Amino acid sequence: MILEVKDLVAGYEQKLIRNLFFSVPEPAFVAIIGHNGCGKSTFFKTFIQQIDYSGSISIKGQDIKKIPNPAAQGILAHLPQKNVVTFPVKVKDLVVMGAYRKKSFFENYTQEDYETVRFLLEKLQISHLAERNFPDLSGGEQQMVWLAQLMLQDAQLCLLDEPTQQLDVYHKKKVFKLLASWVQENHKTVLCITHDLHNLHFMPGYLLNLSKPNPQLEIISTETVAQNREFLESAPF
Ligand SMILES: Nc1ncnc2c1ncn2[C@@H]1O[C@H](COP(=O)(O)OP(=O)(O)OP(=O)(O)O)[C@@H](O)[C@H]1O
Repeated sequence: MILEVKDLVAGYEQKLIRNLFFSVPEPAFVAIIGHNGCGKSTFFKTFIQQIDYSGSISIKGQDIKKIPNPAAQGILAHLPQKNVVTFPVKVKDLVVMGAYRKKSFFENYTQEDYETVRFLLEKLQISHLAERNFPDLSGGEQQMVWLAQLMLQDAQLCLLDEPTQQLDVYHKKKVFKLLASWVQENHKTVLCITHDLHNLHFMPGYLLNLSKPNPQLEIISTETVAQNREFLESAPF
């Protein structure tokens, strides 16, 4: 199993995640959906030990609590919803930082690292942004840059918190296609929080609706997406 979540309970005064069980048998795309405030980001916080929880989360059979620094080992990468940079930095220099885990403390990024950056920016069709000052970019452009950095991290399991939130319809669709190829060609597992249900139809993978009383992995199909959309369009409480 690439990912096993067993009897997970987490939240604040109110437990938002209650007795969650699911397993992902092989590298896959999993859309995490649900109403605002249902606990999607909170669920991700359990993976990065930002919140107490009971139960267990295992990646390839190893309890995540027992893996020292899973990000540095290339096991886990997390792209949060808000990621603010206030200092001036060129896009290519921000993206190359995704390679940090392969470096020792004083080691500089190499020509080869920058070649990989060039390749990824091309893949994401944002090569024209390489020399731009990152804080000057639009919200959507910044989101594309963070995705490039995340891809450079090359982790087995990627947690993306609404990566397409600020993107226009063209770029939303493109990012979902890219995530599908990331899973199929690079054999990565992607958990992606999203409200873009209309882009899920063509995604091979699963969805997990955390608004449901007993959330289960459901195979993505036109029917399951429609059923979940209907569920979410009704009042949350
Ligand atoms: N540190 C905290 N202390 C107390 N309550 C919190 C804390 N962080 C989040 N919450 C609450 O927990 C609930 C779930 O928050 P969470 O961010 O997980 O929602 P979400 O499903 O990701 O929502 P959205 O779709 O709006 O991003 C919200 O009601 C939020 O106000």
